[in-house]
Amino acid sequence: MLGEVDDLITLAEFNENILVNSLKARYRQNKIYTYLGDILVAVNPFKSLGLYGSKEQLLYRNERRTNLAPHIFAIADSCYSNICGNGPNEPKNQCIIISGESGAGKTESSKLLIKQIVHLSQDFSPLEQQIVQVNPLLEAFGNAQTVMNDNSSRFGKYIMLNFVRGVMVGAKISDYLLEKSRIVHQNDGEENFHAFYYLLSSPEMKVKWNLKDAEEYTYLNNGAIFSKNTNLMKERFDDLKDAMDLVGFSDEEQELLFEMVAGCLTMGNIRMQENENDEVLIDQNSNEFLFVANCFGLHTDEFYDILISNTTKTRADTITRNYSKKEAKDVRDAVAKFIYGKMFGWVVYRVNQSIASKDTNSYKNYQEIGILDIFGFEHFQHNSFEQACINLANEQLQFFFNKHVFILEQEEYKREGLEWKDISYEDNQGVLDLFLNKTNGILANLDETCKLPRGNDQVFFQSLENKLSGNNLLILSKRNHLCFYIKHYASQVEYSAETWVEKNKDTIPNNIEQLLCGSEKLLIQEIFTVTQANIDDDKTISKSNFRNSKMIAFTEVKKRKHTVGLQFKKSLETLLARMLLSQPIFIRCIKPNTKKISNSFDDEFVKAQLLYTGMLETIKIRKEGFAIRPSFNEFFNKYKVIYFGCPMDKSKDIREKCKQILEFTKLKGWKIGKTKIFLKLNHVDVLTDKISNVSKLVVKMQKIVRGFLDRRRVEKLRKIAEKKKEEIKSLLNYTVERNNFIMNLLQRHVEEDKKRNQGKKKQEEEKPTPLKTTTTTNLQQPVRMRKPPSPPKRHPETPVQREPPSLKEEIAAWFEEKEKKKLYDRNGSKPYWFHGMIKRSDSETYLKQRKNGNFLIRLSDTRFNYSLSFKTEERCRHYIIDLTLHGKYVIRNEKKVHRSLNDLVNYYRKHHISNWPNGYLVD
Ligand SMILES: Nc1ncnc2c1ncn2[C@@H]1O[C@H](COP(=O)(O)OP(=O)(O)OP(=O)(O)O)[C@@H](O)[C@H]1O
Repeated sequence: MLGEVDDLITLAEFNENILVNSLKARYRQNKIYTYLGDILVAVNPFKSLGLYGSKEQLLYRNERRTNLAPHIFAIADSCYSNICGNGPNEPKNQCIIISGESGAGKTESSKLLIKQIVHLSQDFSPLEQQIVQVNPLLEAFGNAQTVMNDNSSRFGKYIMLNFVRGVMVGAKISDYLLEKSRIVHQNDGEENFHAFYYLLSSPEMKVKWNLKDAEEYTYLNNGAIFSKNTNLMKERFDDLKDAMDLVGFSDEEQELLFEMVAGCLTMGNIRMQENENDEVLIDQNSNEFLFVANCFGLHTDEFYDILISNTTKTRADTITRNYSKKEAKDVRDAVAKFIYGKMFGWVVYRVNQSIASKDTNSYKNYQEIGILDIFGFEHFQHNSFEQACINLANEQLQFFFNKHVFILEQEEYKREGLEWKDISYEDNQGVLDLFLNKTNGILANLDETCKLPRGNDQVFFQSLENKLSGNNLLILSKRNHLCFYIKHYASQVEYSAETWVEKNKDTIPNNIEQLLCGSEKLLIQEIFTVTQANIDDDKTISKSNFRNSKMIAFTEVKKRKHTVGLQFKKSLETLLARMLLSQPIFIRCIKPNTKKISNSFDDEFVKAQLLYTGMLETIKIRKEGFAIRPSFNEFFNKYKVIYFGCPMDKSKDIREKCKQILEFTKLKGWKIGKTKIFLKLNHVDVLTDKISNVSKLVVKMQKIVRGFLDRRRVEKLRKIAEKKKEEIKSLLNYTVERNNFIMNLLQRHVEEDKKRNQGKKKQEEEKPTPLKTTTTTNLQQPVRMRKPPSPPKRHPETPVQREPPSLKEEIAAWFEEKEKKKLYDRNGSKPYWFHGMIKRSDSETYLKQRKNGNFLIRLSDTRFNYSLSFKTEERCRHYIIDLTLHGKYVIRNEKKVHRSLNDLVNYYRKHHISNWPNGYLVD
């Protein structure tokens, strides 16, 4: 089709319309991925295209990009190759930056990348299974339906996967700015976090905690809930519990988390009234109040005091002031937001504990692939402080993209002495300054306002007017109260300054943190202690420390808290610094329409996204520029083999040697700088092919040389063998002769003896009778048998030395003690499907050796495995059953976790295993 290309830089001509038409033509054929040089453009299909099965996983493994259709798996493959050192550069940390509007497909892309990277690492360890489950787990607590996306991430995340020589050894997640205000309020047509709806879909949970229907909860009564499909929610809730099992949350932890969700939900329903003095009244005996206090293990009187009054201590006095009903509602909402936020922080902390590298000392030099998936650019009807932070993060990413693709690259061309005509781009530094300038930026003004005793939204708005009214990127509305506009790189957004001061301060009622840190429930104490420590100092407190001493909790919480804006700014700085140390790879997600539907491509909407992300300029720089820029050393070490067999002038310097190699390849369009080689993406493909041709040649030559050497060796051996044969033959001849000689000699001796004896006998007969004596020849002497040596006598006190038990005996003993009772029924009969254990490995002794390396990895949580057999008419397959960290059962690579083996078997009587729909359980 005209203008429809796999790589946009191959378009002979391009402008925004050609670009849109090209993407549209591909979209209609379900080709959602298109390259732009080394960048991937992904258009959200809003439907399943069956593009991510095991067939595709195998296809995009170690394959040249140009041989296959563009695909997100190819990006995973090139990242993985780069950290393994199979790319043109030395192994370098990679970071994949996924950007796009809310609902453009960033989170789905990040999950697909992880899926493929796990496949490429192919270690099949429990760690990999855990990492695949992390996204769905966090989504339950941190995603929600918005008007832009039914599964919108309301927090940002950077997932870091660590590898040692290509094997995944651990991972870490950093989370950014959960949108806590959603817990107590959602805009029209939007919902609260998924976890609330999951909880209410479960009849058991509802009975257990006496929960009501969704529409009766203040925090959910925004209307959208009524359209919820309860069965779907229930299914997702089951999936969430399975994911938590696999990641390593214990039953106790899971139960507490759901109880906390129920507690936050019920908090909104604590009824409040007012007395004649306009002071709030709360019924301390109401079910809601008691339930919330009990959920969090709080002393009811202390909790009551926090909700109805504010106590301040001066040196001389303690002053208590009762809240009005409105103030008390704000306090209640603040407590709910605080608790949910801490709980989310703890979930991330626990996930990190589970997936962290277990043996960090052994892995001093590990490689990292980072995947950044932050909330997409947002532009609602009503935009507040959260949207400003989200859009600021997107501005930062756009800046990073500009810096990497335009600024650094063009600077490098000049520095290296290449002839280069500057390509201009839309610089968004101005908007970043507008937000981040230390003296008069929006965030600095907001922080200043927060410090003022009477600082409020009006004061903040006024400060913008005073200090920034000359900035042409900010427009302050004259007509609408507290309203202002910011010209973002993506579009102009209208913000309301209402509630900014409160949200930035994120004030929590006095003493609530201390109260929670001293909760009667140990796990609640941990949640509020550990996450506080992380936020303050990025340090962790071990469980044992914390359980032994409540003091830590109280010393930690006393630390001064930063404003939300400042915290966010700092975390973005840390993130950018980390990303700058890695080699970035960009994925640009495009949303084809605003209605979130499939088969609909809105030309103008897509065009706007292409323009504001600077796609036209990017094509230009990728067309004229050089995506691959190895240093002379890197290039020479990698590609010198291409020159194999040709004379290389050793006196030449490395630059000349690299040039010689490049000229030898007959490639066109490369450039050579002062310290680096400048290549296009297709050059690398050709060079890689040449290496593989040389490798084939080398193998062929090795074959010939080895054949020659072997033949020579065989000839030599043959001669030696013949000589030996001769020697043996002559030795044999000699032996036969010698034996004959000895036999003859013996024969002669025997005959002579016989004669002599006969002569003696004759003489004796003639003599008088002599004394009785016995004479025998040596030959007649009988053979005397030696008695076998008797065993040494054991000392009566020496203990019997037993052989250590064999592996088989050890497994049998373990099985008898631990597993048999779980498996066998009351009559002692074993289930029909049980064929025995197939493998045993434990943390201390089981070491896994990588085929291509000589290092060892400790698998810390692999224990005993059973196998289960499935079959069709033709064949039978065995699947390994793993035990999770908390003693549940799961078939390896399946998501469903089971409490007992019998549960598992019963489940698979009704359900097929996911990768073999025709297989059924063997009876
Ligand atoms: N590759 C894909 N194949 C099929 N459907 C997809 C794909 N990518 C995205 N989708 C659909 O689009 C929806 C939105 O995608 P996703 O949640 O990844 O967006 P996002 O960019 O992360 O949005 P936000 O910034 O709001 O979190 C998904 O729930 C899914 O239904």
